[in-house]
Amino acid sequence: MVGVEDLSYHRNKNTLSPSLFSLEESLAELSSLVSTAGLTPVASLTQRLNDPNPRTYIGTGKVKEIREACEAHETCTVVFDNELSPRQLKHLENEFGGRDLSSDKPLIKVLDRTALILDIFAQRALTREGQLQVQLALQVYRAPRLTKLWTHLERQSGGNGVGLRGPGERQLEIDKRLMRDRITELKKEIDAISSHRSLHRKKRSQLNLPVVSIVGYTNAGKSTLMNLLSASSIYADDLLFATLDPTTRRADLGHIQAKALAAAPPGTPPAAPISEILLTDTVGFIQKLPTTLVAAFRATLEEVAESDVLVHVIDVSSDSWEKREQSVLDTLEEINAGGKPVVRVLNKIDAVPYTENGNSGRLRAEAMMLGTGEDTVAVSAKTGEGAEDFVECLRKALQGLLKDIEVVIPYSKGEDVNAINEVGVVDKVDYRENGTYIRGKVPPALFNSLAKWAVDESSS
Ligand SMILES: Nc1nc2c(ncn2[C@@H]2O[C@H](COP(=O)(O)OP(=O)(O)OP(=O)(O)O)[C@@H](O)[C@H]2O)c(=O)[nH]1
Ligand SMILES: [Mg+2]
Repeated sequence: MVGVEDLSYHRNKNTLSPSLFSLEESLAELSSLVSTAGLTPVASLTQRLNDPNPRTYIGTGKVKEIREACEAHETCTVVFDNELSPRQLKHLENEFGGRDLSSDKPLIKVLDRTALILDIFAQRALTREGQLQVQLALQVYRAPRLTKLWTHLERQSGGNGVGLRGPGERQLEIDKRLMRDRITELKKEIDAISSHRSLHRKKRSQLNLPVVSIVGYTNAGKSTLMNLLSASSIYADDLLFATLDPTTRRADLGHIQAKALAAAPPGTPPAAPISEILLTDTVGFIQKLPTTLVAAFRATLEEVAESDVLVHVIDVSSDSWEKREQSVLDTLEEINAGGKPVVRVLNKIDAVPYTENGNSGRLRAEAMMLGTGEDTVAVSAKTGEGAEDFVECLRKALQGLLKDIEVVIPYSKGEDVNAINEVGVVDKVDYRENGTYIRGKVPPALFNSLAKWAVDESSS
C-alpha cells in the first residue's frame, strides 16, 4: 500500500485542497479497504511530495523502494491511496514487475483507491439495481481513462494531418461510442427500476409515517442500529461497505419508550408517545469518494432526499471520528441533503477506550457531547445502551417537524381522523354537524393530504 501526500497545494492554494485526514489515517483506512477486498496488506510506504512526477506520480527512488518491497514480500498488487492517471498506472506496472510476454498482463497489478472501492462494491452488490449501479459507476470511472489508452497506436500511425486519422484515434472513437451506449443502456435499466421504486414509495407515503434514514461513515454501525431499532436482521459486519442496497423497515419504537418509562423513578410523567416510523439503512460514505461515484448510488440518494429526519451514526471509538463526521456532512451537502434535521448518534460507546482518569466510555462520549445541544445522543447499537435516549431525541426531532392543523373532517372520512390520531398530536376535538373538528399537529405528508378539510377558527 502506498500513500502519498501531495504538498503542492501549499504553493497553489486555489487548485488543490488538503485532505481532512492525515496520511497515516488515510493509509489505515486503505488497509481496511484492502482487507475488505479480500487482499492481505503486507507493507505500507509513504511519500510526501512537492511535485508529483507526471510519469510515475511518485519519485524514482520510491519506485525502486516499492519494487524491492514487492520482491521481498512476493507481492502481486500495489494499491495507491491516491487517484492515478491511466498513464501513471501503466508506467508503474511496467516499473514494478513488467508484463507477461504471452498475455501482456502486468505481473504486478497497480490499483488506485477508487478502483479498489469499486472492486468492493462489485463484490457486495446483491440486488439487480445495486449491480447495475456498480456497473454504471465502473463505466463512469473508466470513461475519462479511455483517452490515453490508445495513444501508443496514434504514434505508430505517423503524421496527424487532416483526414489522416490514425488507428488509435479510430479505435478510441469506437470505444468511446461503445462506452456511451453502455452507459445509456445502464441508465435506462436503472431508470426502470427507479420508477418502480418511486411507485412503491408513493404507496408507502399513504401510510403517513415519518421517514427516517440512517446515514454515516462506512462501518459506523448503521446496520447494527437499524437491527436494534426495527428488530430486523440486516447484514452487519466489521467490513467497509457491508451495506450497498438501502433497506426500509417499519419500526415501532414504542417498546423502547415503554422500557424507559418502566425504569424511570416513580412519578416521572410519561413522554408523549413516538409514532411508528419508516426507517431506512443506507450505504456508508467514505472520504475521497468521487461525487460521480456517490451519484451512482441513486437508491440511497433518493431515500436520503425523501427523508424527514436523518440519523447520523458516528463511530466515536475511532480516533478520526470528528474528521469522518465532517466528511459525511460534506457529502450530504454535495448531494443536497444538507438542510435536513439531523440526530447525531455517538455510537460504540462500549468500545471507547477507558480514559486515563478511569472514566468509562459512556462518560467520555458524554463529555464529547457537552455544549453540542439536544440533537446528540451517546449509544451502543451493539449492547442497546442509550436506546431510550435515542428514541427520545428522535421523538423531539420528529415533533419539530409537525405542522399545525385545524380541520373539519366529514364523518364519511373516518380514516383521516384515524390517521391524525395515529401519527399526530390532537389538542382539541369537537363533533359538529358537518363532521369532526380537530385542532392539532401532524407530520408534513399528512398535513398536505388534509389541506382540503382546513378551517381557520383561530381568530374566533
Ligand atoms: N463495540 C461495538 N461495535 C459495534 C457497535 N455498533 C456496531 N458495531 C460493530 O461495527 C461493525 C460495523 O457495523 P455495521 O452495523 O455493519 O456498520 P455499517 O455502518 O452498517 O457499515 P457499512 O454498511 O459497511 O457502511 C460490526 O462489526 C458491528 O458489530 C457498537 O455499539 N459497539
Ligand atoms: Mg451497513
